[in-house]
Amino acid sequence: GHHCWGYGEENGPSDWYKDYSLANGDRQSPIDIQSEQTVYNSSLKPIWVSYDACTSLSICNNGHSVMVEYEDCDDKTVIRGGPLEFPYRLKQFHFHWGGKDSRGSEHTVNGKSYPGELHLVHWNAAKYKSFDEAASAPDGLAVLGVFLETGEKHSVLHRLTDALYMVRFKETKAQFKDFNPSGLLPDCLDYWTYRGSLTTPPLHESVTWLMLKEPLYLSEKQMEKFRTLFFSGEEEGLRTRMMDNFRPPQPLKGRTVEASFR
Ligand SMILES: O=C1NC(=O)[C@@H](c2ccccc2)S1
Ligand SMILES: [Zn+2]
Repeated sequence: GHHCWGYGEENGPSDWYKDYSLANGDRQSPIDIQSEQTVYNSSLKPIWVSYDACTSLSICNNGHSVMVEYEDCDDKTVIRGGPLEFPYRLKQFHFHWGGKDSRGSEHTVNGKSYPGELHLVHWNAAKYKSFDEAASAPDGLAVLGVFLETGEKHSVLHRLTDALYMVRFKETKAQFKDFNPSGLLPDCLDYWTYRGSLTTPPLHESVTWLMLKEPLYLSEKQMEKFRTLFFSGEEEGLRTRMMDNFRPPQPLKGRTVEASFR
C-alpha cells in the first residue's frame, strides 16, 4: 500500500493486521517459549546441516534487516532431520536486533528477550517449484533460529560485521562470497520446534520453526555494528537507524512446542 509496513510508530507490528489479516491467525510467530510447558519428543531426529558446498552471493540491506543470500538452484546447501520430512534449501539468513541488549530477539524464553536473533531461512524444494510458492505453503519453509547473546567476539561473524559498512542504507548490496553459515552455529544443536509463520508481512503460516537452545555469542562492539545500519535509503532526508526490527511474541493458540532434549 501507499505506506509500507515497518517497525515504526505508524507502521509497526501492532498495525500489520490492517493490511495483513493473518496477523491474528492461529499459527503466528514468534512466540514465548515456556520451557516447562515444552514436550520432550524422543523420536525427533537431530538437525543435520549440510552447508559445506554453499555458494553465498551477496549481503544486502532490504530496509527491514541485513541478509546474506545463497544460490539455491540445487540441493547443495540444505537442512535435514529434526521434524522435517524433506531436505529444505538455504535461501538466505538475516538478523533481528534491539536498540540495546535488553531487547531484540523475536522469540523469547520464559519471558526473556535476547539482544538479537539469527534466522536461517530454508524452503521445501522437494515439493515446491520456487521459494515464493513454498513461502505460502503450510510445509513450505523451515527457519533455523539462533539467539544472539553478548560475550566474547565471534570470529566467524566478524567477517559479516566488518562488511556492514558496505550496506548501511536500504536497497544497498555488496558481493559476499564463500561465507559458510555453519560457522555461526553453536556446538550444541538441541532445539525447540513448533509450527508457525513468517515474522514479517505477509505473515504466511508456512514455517516449521527450529529454535536452538544455545545462543551465538558476539561482542558488544559487534552488536553495535548492527545498530549503525539504517532502515532508510541514502537519499532520504531522515536517517532512521535500523534497530528494534523484531515482532513481539504472539498467542500460542493451543500449539505444542516440542523439545529435542530433556
Ligand atoms: O523468520 C523470518 N524472518 C523474517 O524476516 C521473515 C521472512 C520474510 C520473507 C522472507 C524471509 C524471511 S520470516
Ligand atoms: Zn527473521
